Parts: sequence; C-alpha cells; structure tokens
Amino acid sequence: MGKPATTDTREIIVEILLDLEKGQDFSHKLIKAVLDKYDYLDPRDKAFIKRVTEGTIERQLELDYYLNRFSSVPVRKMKPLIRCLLRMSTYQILYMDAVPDSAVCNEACKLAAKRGFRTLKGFVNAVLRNISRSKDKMPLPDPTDPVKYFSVKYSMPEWIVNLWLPVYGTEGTETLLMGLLKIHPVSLRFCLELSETEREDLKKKIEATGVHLSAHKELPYVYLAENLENVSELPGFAEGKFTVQDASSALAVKAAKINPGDFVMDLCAAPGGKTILAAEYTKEAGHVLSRDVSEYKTALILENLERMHRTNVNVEVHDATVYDAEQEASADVVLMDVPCSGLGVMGKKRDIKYHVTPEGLKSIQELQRQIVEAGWRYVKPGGVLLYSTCTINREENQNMAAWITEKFPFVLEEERQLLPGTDETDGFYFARLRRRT
Ligand SMILES: C[S@@+](CC[C@H](N)C(=O)[O-])C[C@H]1O[C@@H](n2cnc3c(N)ncnc32)[C@H](O)[C@@H]1O
Repeated sequence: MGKPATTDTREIIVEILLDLEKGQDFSHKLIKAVLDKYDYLDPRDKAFIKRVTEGTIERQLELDYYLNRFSSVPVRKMKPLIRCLLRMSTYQILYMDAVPDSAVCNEACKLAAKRGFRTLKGFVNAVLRNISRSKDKMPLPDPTDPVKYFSVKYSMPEWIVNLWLPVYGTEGTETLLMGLLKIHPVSLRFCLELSETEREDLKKKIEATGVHLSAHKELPYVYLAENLENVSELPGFAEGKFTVQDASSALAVKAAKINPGDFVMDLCAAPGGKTILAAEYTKEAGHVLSRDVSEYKTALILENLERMHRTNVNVEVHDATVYDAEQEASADVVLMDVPCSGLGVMGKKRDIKYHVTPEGLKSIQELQRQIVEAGWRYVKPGGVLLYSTCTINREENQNMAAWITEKFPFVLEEERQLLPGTDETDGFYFARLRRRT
C-alpha cells in the first residue's frame, strides 16, 4: 500500500464503520458512495480506505473476539467511535504490513482525541499495544469445537457454519470459508460476438493499462482482472465490448442451452447480466423479455442494454409472483435468477453474513416458491426452466430443484453448486429443468 494513510483517511474509515453500525446501508454501497465523494483523493489513499473498511467488516467477529480478550471493556459496551476505531486499528495491526504498528496506535490515539475522547487515549493505546505485542499468538477457540473455531477464525456467524458443516464436512467447510475471504478479482465477460482475434486485441489493450487478465478455465470469453481500479475507464467498456459479470452467472446462462432465434424470459433480471448474455445467445433472430419488480430496477437493465447495444430485448416492470396468462407456454427458456440469501457473494458483499437470519431464509424461500409457482407455466413443453441463486444453502438450491420436479412437470437435467475456494467464482447454484412434453 506504500504511503501511510493520513489521520483524515482513517477518520473517513471510522465514519463508514459508524454509518454501518447505524444500519445505514450495505457496506459495498456505502464504500462506493464515499469513494465517489472523495474522488479527488490520491488513489493510494482510496485503496487504503477500501481495503481497511472491507477487511474490518469482513473480519469483525474475529476482531471482536480478540478485543474482548485484550480490553477491560467488552466490545458491545464501548462507545461506538472507540469500538470502530479499535476494530479498524486491530485489522491493520494483524493484516496489513505496510503501516508500522506504532503508527497505527499513534494515529488511533490522535483520532480518539480529535473526536472528543481525549480521556480514552490511554485505553486505546494500551489495548492496541497489547494486541501488537501478541499478534503472532492470537487466541482462538479450541478447534475441537469446529463451529466456534471456524466462526471466529473466519468471522462467520455460528448458525451459517452449522448450515455448511453437515453438507461439506470439516475440510470442505474450511475451504469454503477461506475461499470467501480471499480477494476476489473482478470478472469481465467479453461479448460473444467478438472473434478470438478481437478478444485477444481487446485483452492486450486492457492489459496495456496495467490490469492483469487471466482467462477463466471453463469460459474463454471470461477474464479475471487483477489490479483493476476503474472498470468504466477501460478500453472497450464504453463501446459495450465487455461487461462485468461473474463467471458463475455466465456459466448458468450457458447451461440454459439457448439457441439462436429462441424466445427467452428473464423474470428477475436487474441489473441485466443474464439478460444481456441470453440476448447474445439468441442473436438478433431471437428475443428476450426482461422483467424486474420496480422501475428503479428496470432502469438499471435499460442502462446496461444501451451500453451493450442490445436491441433484441424488451424490458418490463412485472412482479414475478404474479402469473401473466399472456405468456403461457410461450418461452423456449425461462430464467429464474431468484432473490436469495446471497451467501455465495459474501466475498463481494461483505456484511451480508451479519444481516441474514434463519427466519430471513424461510421468508426468502417462500418468495422463491411463489416465483416458481407463477412462472413455470411460461416454459413451452420441451423448453427449459433455468433456476439459479447466488447462495450456498441446500434449502434454496438443491431442495428447491427437487421441489420443482415433484410439484410441476419438469425433469432435472443438470445442477451445479459452484463454491468459492474450489471454483474460480462466487458461490452460485443453477439447475436446468426441462418441461415434459
Ligand atoms: C439475483 S438478482 C438478479 C440478477 C440478474 N439476473 C443478473 O444476472 O444481473 C434478483 C433480482 O430479483 C428481483 N426481484 C425481487 N423480487 C422480485 C419479484 N417479486 N419479481 C421480480 N423480480 C424480483 C430483484 O429486484 C433483483 O434484481
């Protein structure tokens, strides 16, 4: 990270963390808004803000576990500003080598004083210096209790670890938890219409800006980008030669086996990643009807369609839980990329894990069932229902596919659960179900 951040930079981080405590918004949205607001900052300062904020959020359970051991005041009883300051400073001490620990402690004390907590400077200093001294032997729960141990080590709520342990076993769960904490490269999906030579040319132009691209192992038109600051400034972006789309999402659309000339319905389409790829598969001879629940959401689809120059798509506001008799048995392929608990995208949306609850899972499953109940009839006999989620939860995935085949006239042809740490993707599930003739 090079240059150490200024006190102001740290203050910005604390402000973001305080807003998150107040439940203002999800972290990825808040961080983006703040970075847009401070666009004039040195890129290294912006990178510092992003890294420390994301890391602190992502590791919060672990950081709190340590703080509770090194502080005489439990984390939950601390003043919010002091709590956020200690969390982000502990994150820097444990996970960032670029800033010396002594500088982290000094900056934290200065910031505490600046924000009216001069009397707590000694406390902040003592806790952080203690952590710094013990950083090579930080205490963790006993590994013989894998739920507690994994929960703290990988900062994952215990109930989510409990959801995965019976399915993936101890080793598989640990691989998954580690995968979710890895830095996730942005995934660029090039237009299908580009020839191999055009793809290579574009790749070279993008790499000339300092971004490193590596091709996805299954999809030659998807590249994982490292060292990427601003997608919209890359060559080819404004001309719609590529879009940001995770490989998992592209793999799901590919699995739907869309043919040129097909009519595709995308029932939960915003911001339009799958719609656009589906429209590329159908080519101009085919058509996509792309829907989402609000005007705000459909506007996002329209914006992306315009940039990607897709004209074979109609966009409508439509609640997918409401049956539309006009579309009865009309579609060759229906994409149901349903709203879900999002446990597969925690690597990108880092605070989802603290917001999802077991009760929330139940109500989201109910919504998923309603969407399937209303939408399965749009599939022509012999056509495909592609059910997908960005989660890692059997109830919303494999069990839902089984429920569809039990209740409706479909056979399961293919299903796949992609896992961070194992696949080069987000956690994602899709099932191709074919309607009986
Ligand atoms: C997983 S996202 C879709 C991502 C999109 N398919 C893509 O690839 O870019 C789920 C979408 O479902 C939409 N949604 C939620 N409830 C809905 C409903 N009742 N009817 C239609 N869409 C709904 C959300 O607005 C959200 O855009």
